[in-house]
Amino acid sequence: MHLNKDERNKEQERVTWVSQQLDEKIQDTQTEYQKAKAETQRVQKDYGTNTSANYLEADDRIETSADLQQQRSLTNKVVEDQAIVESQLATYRDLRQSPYFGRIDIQDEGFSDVDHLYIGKASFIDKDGEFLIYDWRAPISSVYYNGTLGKVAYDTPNGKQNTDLLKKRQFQIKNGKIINMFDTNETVGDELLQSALSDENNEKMQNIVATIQHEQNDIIRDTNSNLLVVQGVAGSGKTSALLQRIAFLLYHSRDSLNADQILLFSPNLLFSNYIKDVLPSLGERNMRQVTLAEFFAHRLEGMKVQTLFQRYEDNDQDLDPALREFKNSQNYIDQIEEYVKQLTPDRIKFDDIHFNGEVYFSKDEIREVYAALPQGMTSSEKLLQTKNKLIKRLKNRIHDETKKKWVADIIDTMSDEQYHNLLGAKHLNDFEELDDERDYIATQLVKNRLSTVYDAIYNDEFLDPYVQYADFLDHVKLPNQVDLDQWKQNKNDFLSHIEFHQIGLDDTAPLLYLRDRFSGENKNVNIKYLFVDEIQDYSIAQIMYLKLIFPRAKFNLIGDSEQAIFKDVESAQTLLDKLNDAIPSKRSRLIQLNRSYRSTYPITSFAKSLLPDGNDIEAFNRNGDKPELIVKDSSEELEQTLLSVIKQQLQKHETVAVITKDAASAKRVYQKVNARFDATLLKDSDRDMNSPVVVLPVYLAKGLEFDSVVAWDTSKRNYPDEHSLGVLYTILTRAMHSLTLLCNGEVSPLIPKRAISNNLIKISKNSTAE
Ligand SMILES: Nc1ncnc2c1ncn2[C@@H]1O[C@H](COP(=O)(O)OP(=O)(O)OP(=O)(O)O)[C@@H](O)[C@H]1O
Repeated sequence: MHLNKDERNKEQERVTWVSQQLDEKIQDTQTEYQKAKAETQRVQKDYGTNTSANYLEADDRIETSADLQQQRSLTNKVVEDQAIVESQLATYRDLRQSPYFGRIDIQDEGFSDVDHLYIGKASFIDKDGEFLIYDWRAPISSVYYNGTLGKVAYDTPNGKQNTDLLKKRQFQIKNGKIINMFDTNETVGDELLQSALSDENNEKMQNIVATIQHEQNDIIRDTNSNLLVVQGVAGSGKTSALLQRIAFLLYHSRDSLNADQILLFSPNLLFSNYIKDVLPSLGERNMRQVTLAEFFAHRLEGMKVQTLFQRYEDNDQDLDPALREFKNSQNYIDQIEEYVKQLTPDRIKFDDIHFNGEVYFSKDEIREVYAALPQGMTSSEKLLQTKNKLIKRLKNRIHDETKKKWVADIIDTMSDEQYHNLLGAKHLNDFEELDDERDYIATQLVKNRLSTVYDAIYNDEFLDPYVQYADFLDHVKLPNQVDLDQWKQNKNDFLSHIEFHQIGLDDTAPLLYLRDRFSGENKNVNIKYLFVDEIQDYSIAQIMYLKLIFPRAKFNLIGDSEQAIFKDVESAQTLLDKLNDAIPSKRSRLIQLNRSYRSTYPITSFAKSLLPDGNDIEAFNRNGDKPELIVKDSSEELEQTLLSVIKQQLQKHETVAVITKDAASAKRVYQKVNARFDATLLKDSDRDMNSPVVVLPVYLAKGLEFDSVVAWDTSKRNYPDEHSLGVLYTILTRAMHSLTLLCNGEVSPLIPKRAISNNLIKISKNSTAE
């Protein structure tokens, strides 16, 4: 409902008044900031002069280090104070542009007053302690997002408070001026959403704080679940809700949670970059982000781990799908779990530890130490004890080692500098006899050299996880569907890849699971919330590994089962059931989002017609042109058409993305396009898209959106059957305002006849688009 002029004037007066209060606050904060900055500079300067203290004498050094510690913590504190004031200043400046977007009038049960509360990106309190603006994450603000008018409740420190929601008003305010305002009964009226969604693509994802929808709000404000699974159709705001949720959690648990304790697995580097401004725009620090490829590479240092993209590109046709499915399944990891539990010392693949080219601790010695430990211990306890015992033995052997010839040889040929380095803080006159001095040097030398043995023990180098995993492969109980010969061949492939320090993706998580489950090591207990976006691209085995090594994290798994591009599409319920079995959690919850916001109504209507369950998808009502399918009979003609489509689209939109099925076609298309336009071919190492035209394979477009999308060659050849449904659907749903499908020859059967008969798509047979 649009409001009368009087009402609008009153609201504008309030905005102006709040803006004045903000101006004052900004001035005060600026002064405070200058002071904080001066203080930091003063301390840093002092710190600089104080620490140039005398380093020559050992005693001084100890004193200096205590001083240093004190200075350092003082510096940290002033730097932190300065950063806090700086971020407050940024918040007030931000609010000054647009102080709030919502108002609620509520009357609490048992009270006669009606409160008018205004809701914005952050709280703002005046000098008398009155809330002029409530942070969108404050408990009371939930009423704005959740409730329709009438009786509702919100959380307070004393429990639930019932209230009567009398009015809900929305604003668009720019530079202190109300542009638009209206009252509504809905969560956030369509009008505001329309306006937010009609904008052309911003290079970076925007926050959606002013227009969060009811069901998105459930995701954002969930504080109860240990396993939260979000299944949402393409463009339903899953990633947006995920980021808003992180901002919410940081606010809600600000005393016990910081951004470093939240980790997000993102699909690719372009995506990481695309979303990186959302949290800062909400006044929060970014969570940590990692891609699966980066994560595995880090966990298996020295190995070339096949990435999801490489596996997709290689698409080894010979590999039995049943075998792959098995290796990615819970059954497989459960068998590893059993294998580890039953691993007797004689079957553990120990390795010798070498020193100076000779065996220093033999595998038999290590095995003996391990085997002598009490039966009741877990493998990780035994491993720890074994390491402790080996380190003890190592220390005991230092003395013997000093008598060896190699030590004498080195000392004799040592330069003065090396000698003095080993002498360290000792003085020559600290020794009574010359021999004492030489013994000291020999001990230091041996200790230094033996650090390689120490490291080998510390880093479990006496265990060979690859050979152990190969042994496991020999003991697996194969499901009926998997062929034994294929399995043996697959094991040989694994071993020959290892020779070249390569490992396939299907073996990576299971191998890591075996290694880390056995050792109990490499866990990260610091992470409290783990988010995985595009969960449909992960295997159950990978999720089980994540659960093993992030034991304290609450899992938030977000995705769209229809956008599975690396395997066949599976239903949301199947995925949830699998997850519940694989990582049972006390409080698990599934939230589904069915409304799609990204694309225009015609685009979503067409895209959903490809899916068997497409009717569940609700298209947001935003106007636009019908998608167009242009069919040509040769690749030359198709390339020509592509150029004219791009030209046409650039007149209407700032960005055009040509999305292909794989990297090879992206490269070919790019060569044609680049001759005429300022274009970029995107690769998986890219973080930015710097040109108006981009050409990219589907997996790099994951999670992203573009004003205009051209789907390259949607022919039967490229998309022959339902195995490529996820790929084609993902491509089509990247489009915000315009979608063109180009096809050479027979059209993919995935584009259903009914889309054509129901007129969901415009077909141009042999015309060019120009
Ligand atoms: N409540 C909202 N208010 C305004 N814009 C929204 C809202 N929800 C989603 N959007 C917009 O819709 C688009 C799609 O959102 P987002 O990328 O979060 O969806 P998604 O479900 O993660 O998509 P996909 O799985 O297809 O990658 C974005 O432009 C986002 O800003």
